[in-house]
Amino acid sequence: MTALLKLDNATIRFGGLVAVNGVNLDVEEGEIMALIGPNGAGKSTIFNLITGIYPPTEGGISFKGKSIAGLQPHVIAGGGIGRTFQNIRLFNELTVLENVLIGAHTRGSWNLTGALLKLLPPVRREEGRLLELAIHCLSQVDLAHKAYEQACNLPYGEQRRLEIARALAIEPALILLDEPAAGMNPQEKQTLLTMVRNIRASGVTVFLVEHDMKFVMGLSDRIAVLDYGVKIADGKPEEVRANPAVIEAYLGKGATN
Ligand SMILES: Nc1ncnc2c1ncn2[C@@H]1O[C@H](COP(=O)(O)OP(=O)(O)OP(=O)(O)O)[C@@H](O)[C@H]1O
Repeated sequence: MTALLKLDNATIRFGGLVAVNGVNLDVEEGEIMALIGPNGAGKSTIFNLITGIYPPTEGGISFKGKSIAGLQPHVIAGGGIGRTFQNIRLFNELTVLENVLIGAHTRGSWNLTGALLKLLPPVRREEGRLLELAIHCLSQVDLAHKAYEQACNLPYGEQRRLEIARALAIEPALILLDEPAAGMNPQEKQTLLTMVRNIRASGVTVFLVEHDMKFVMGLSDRIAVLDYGVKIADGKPEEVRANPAVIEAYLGKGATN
C-alpha cells in the first residue's frame, strides 16, 4: 500500500499551547484508519490541519504525494479530501437533496454565471450529472428515499449520515469523519459501521476520529493514538488495545466500551 495522506512532524501552536506536537502519521490508500485519544488531545485539530482550516506552525502535510499544507480549504476539498464535523452542520431549511447538491457543486465545472444561464445545454447536462451523483451519495447512506424531506426533520442518526453523503458528493479519495457515531444508539451505530465499510469498498479511503471503542476496534484496520498533541501509538487494533501507554492515557479512563 502507498501513503495517500502523510503528516510529517505536523505541529500547531495556539499561543502557548502546542495542540498538535510533531505528529508523523500515514494513511494508506484503501484503509480505514482511526485517530483516538482523550478529550482535548488534538484530534479535531489534526483534521483542521489536513483540511486547511489552520496551516501547520511547523511540519508538512502531503496528499497523493503533493504538499497541501497552507492551501485554502476549498482547494483541498476540490483536490479530493471530504470531511464531516463533530457538530452537525447542515442547512436545516433545505431539503436532504439540496444539502448534498451543495457538496456536489464543489465538483461542478460551472460557475455562478453558468448557473444563471441555466438554459444552456452544457449547464443542464452538468446539472443532471450532479443530481445523479447526489442521489448516488444519498443511496450510499440509505437516504435516497428521503431526498425531498427537509433536513431538520430527519432523526439525529440520519442527519449524521446526511453529512457523510454531502462529504461523498465531492467524490473524495479520502474522507475524514469526525465522531460519526456520536449520539447514535447501538442499532444506528451498527448500520453506520456497515455503511463506512461499503464506502471503503467503493474506493474511498477513510480516516475517522471516534470515542466509541467498540465501534473503532470493530471497524478500523489501524489506529493512531494521540495524547496532549503527541502520537503515543500507531498499530493494529489489537496492538493498540494492549499497549500500556494507551491504557494509561486513554483506554483505562475516558474511552467508552
Ligand atoms: N482555535 C483554537 N484556538 C485555541 N485553542 C484551540 C483551538 N482549537 C483547538 N484548541 C485547543 O487545542 C486542544 C486540542 O483540541 P481538539 O479539539 O483538537 O481536541 P480533540 O482531541 O478533538 O478533543 P475532543 O475529543 O474533546 O473533541 C484543546 O486544548 C483545545 O482547547
